[in-house]
Amino acid sequence: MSTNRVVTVVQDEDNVIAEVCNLIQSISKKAIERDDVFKIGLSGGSLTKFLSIGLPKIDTDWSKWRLFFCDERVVPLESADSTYGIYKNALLGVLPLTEHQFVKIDPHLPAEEAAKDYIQKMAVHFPPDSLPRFHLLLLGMGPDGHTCSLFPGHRVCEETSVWVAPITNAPKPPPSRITFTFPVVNNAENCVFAVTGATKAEIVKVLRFIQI
Ligand SMILES: O=C1O[C@H](COP(=O)(O)O)[C@@H](O)[C@H](O)[C@H]1O
Repeated sequence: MSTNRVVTVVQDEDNVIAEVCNLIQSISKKAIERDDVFKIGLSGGSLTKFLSIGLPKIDTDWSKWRLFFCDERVVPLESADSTYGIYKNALLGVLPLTEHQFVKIDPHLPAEEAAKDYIQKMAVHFPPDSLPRFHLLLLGMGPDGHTCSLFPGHRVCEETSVWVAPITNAPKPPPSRITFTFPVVNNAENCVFAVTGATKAEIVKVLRFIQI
């Protein structure tokens, strides 16, 4: 598999949103032409704001979208920490998407059960006996370098036997989460990281020059 890393640096958040949404538009178009479906993994944090602003401006066949969560906080949907809750409030009713197009966690289950349940929900959308291959994962990054809920130094980063892992002691609140594991992230056709703000400048400098 070839790896092509492109880093785009822009002036401000508006331009980050525009760049990310251009990529989403072109990747979704190609996926729909080839596969008649677009499978995208969403992240939480600042991406919820970027996508709430940017997605309504893109041209795509929304009926072909299936939206998953690269990580999710195990909290009630009404909580301000629920990533699905944020997208639901921001996008449903604004875009022609339905609730059924989102593959969501069951927030009533403890993290371990919620992770197993999420794997089963994902399995419906991917061929059996191989790693899921998303058309696109939209990823954020914390100042500590975490993406999804894969926190550097945490043993969840070593998990390779399952698609989705629970974490109950995340160093960033809320502590209870589920997350895609590295094998799933690394198997995606496209990963787009949207990273902004001075607190992340150091980690971005480090990661830009890592050889892959
Ligand atoms: O906790 C999380 O953090 C990361 C990064 O968030 P950001 O606000 O610094 O962009 C996010 O990508 C992840 O989905 C979220 O659960």
